[in-house]
Amino acid sequence: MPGVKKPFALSCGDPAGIGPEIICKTWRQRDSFDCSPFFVAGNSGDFDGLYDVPVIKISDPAEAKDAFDKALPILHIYDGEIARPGEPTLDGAQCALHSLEIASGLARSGDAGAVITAPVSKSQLYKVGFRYPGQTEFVSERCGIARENAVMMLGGPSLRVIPMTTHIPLKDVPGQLTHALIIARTKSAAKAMTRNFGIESPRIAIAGLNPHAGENGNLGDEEKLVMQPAIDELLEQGLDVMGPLPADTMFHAEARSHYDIALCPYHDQALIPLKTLHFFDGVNMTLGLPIVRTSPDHGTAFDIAGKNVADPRSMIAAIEMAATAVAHREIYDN
Ligand SMILES: NC(=O)C1=CN([C@@H]2O[C@H](COP(=O)(O)OP(=O)(O)OC[C@H]3O[C@@H](n4cnc5c(N)ncnc54)[C@H](O)[C@@H]3O)[C@@H](O)[C@H]2O)C=CC1
Ligand SMILES: NCC(=O)COP(=O)(O)O
Repeated sequence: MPGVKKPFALSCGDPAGIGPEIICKTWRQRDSFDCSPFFVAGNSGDFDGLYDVPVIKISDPAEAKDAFDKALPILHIYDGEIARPGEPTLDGAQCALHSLEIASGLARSGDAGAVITAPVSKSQLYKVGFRYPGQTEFVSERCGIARENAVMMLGGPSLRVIPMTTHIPLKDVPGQLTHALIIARTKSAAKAMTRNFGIESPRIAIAGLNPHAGENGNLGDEEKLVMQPAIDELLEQGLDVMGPLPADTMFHAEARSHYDIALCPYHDQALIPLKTLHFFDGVNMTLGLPIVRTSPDHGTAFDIAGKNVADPRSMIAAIEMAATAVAHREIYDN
């Protein structure tokens, strides 16, 4: 129904990880930030009595809003064993996968305003038949978007990055860094900056692949042969793009003030600066989807699960970023 804001659906992530803990802590802190009401799709047993947070079982997402002030609403979608923190099991991985399916489905159907995915263990998911590099590709396929058009963006208050290639071996990166990929990722980034964040003319920086962006072809020639022609084409199309820039000198504070988002040829080039700056408040957002999907930028942290030391700020930031995107899309998409 237009004008009625829907609650956000949170998947529980691997229940033996810190997902349940950061979700409970986020609910407890709901009055300390502009918190959109949310519910969790999961096994209510994984949340019952956790950190003294009251839970309430709901049978429909529409019940979440009224319940949210009083208790953490749980859409109980999995009857399995109760997870033991730090001890991942196949049953827990099934629960995580089922939760991801239901929560993203509710965002697709419009019953939830966005999906926020708690961390999963990719290796655990692979053991129960998950055949995607990550949640990004799973959600995009469920949305009918080809995985090559789903774009992983990570962002925090002082930096946004896109790894142009994601979960692939480093040796495969040069082969996959094509003219078409650079054009597609940059255009997705430009559109997403406007659609999700209201930045009308986004400034985009592109990192080179090789040390010193190839040092004029002496340290690798992908910049000259592949990257520069793509960047020239993007400039001709009117995009505000700069690069290929040496990756080692483009992430200090003054350099970051010249762009709104940085695109990098491979995963760690983008995620190392992002997680250095924003490990505890960074967000992973999938661009190019009809729904809003965000996630904390950290993983399952099995090593600290159950010890009451997990920091919920990244989950809180994921909910805030989803709300920002929902609000901007109401303007941009209508
Ligand atoms: N969004 C997602 O679903 C993501 C999932 N992963 C998955 O997580 C699993 C573990 O990956 P790791 O590389 O060990 O990364 P990790 O982020 O789980 O842990 C790295 C270190 O940071 C600490 N840490 C992480 N989040 C924290 C928090 N909120 N508060 C306090 N300390 C925190 C952990 O205790 C650990 O020492 C892998 O299976 C990986 O696939 C990794 C990144 C994102
Ligand atoms: N390194 C980021 C990450 O692993 C998150 O991937 P995804 O599961 O959100 O696709």
